[in-house]
Amino acid sequence: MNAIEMNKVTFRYDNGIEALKDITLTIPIGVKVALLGPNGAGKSTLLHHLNGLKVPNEGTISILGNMVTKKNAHFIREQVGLVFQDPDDQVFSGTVWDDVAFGPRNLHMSEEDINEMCTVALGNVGMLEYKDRAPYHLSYGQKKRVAIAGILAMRPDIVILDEPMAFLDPAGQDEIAGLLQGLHYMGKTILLSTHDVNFAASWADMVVLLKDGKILAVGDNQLLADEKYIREANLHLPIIARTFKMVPEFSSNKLPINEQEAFRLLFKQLNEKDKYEY
Ligand SMILES: Nc1ncnc2c1ncn2[C@@H]1O[C@H](COP(=O)(O)OP(=O)(O)OP(=O)(O)O)[C@@H](O)[C@H]1O
Repeated sequence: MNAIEMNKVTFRYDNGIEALKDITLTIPIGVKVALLGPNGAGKSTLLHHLNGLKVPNEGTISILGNMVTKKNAHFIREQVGLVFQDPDDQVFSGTVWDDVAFGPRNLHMSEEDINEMCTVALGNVGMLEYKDRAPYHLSYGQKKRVAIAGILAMRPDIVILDEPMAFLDPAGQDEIAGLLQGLHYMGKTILLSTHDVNFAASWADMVVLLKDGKILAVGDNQLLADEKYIREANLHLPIIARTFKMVPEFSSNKLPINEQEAFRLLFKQLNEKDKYEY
């Protein structure tokens, strides 16, 4: 069984724009997936299909072995939590607490369970002390964290985030990255869209490149060092790959795409140099 299976999915908006064209994609359980592509590639449209918010015109989607249909939308939303790109589309209650409790209350959980889930979820995103505040008065980054807490409180197995780092300051981005790592250790499958190749290169196990509603390529994070695809997807190489490309000794090798890979490559190079000298 896989976390997500999309089979020949096509989706058209009412104005006739075909935003997804024949998408076939399999995402195994527990992986960290980054979806990248130019503006208008169809990333948000694709993510909105995964919790039944949008339904394909053609093709099928299954989540943890269950076909997504209008009838089982409730069940699918328990399995898949979707964090929208703009927290103002998601955070609307009078207090932070009520906002995070909204989902669990809809699932008719007991007050005791709701208390526990909201406390843990708000603690996870570092927002427990804001629980009585009005979301309206929070900063963008704080609202984003409340939106994530609202999803975590439902304890979904699959967490989908549409550009979770957008408009966050660097420290806020690091916090979200840490939170995502924590979710990964909890065994969740995570799929997010991003324009940040450096983050995707250091975080993702699996990279999906989308362009004009079609899948351009799927692979591990080393895909982000493939200049052909990078150019086609309007991206640029991760900064470490660009740096190593400038060094003649490394430029013809497989380029490292993150700090770990760079360290491994340098270490190997140093060892080989030692062998030669002694
Ligand atoms: N509500 C809508 N009605 C009609 N067309 C839409 C609608 N939302 C998106 N589109 C169109 O569908 C295509 C895919 O848009 P989508 O928002 O999914 O792209 P994206 O990859 O998420 O872009 P970005 O990186 O800018 O967020 C675009 O051509 C867009 O103009």
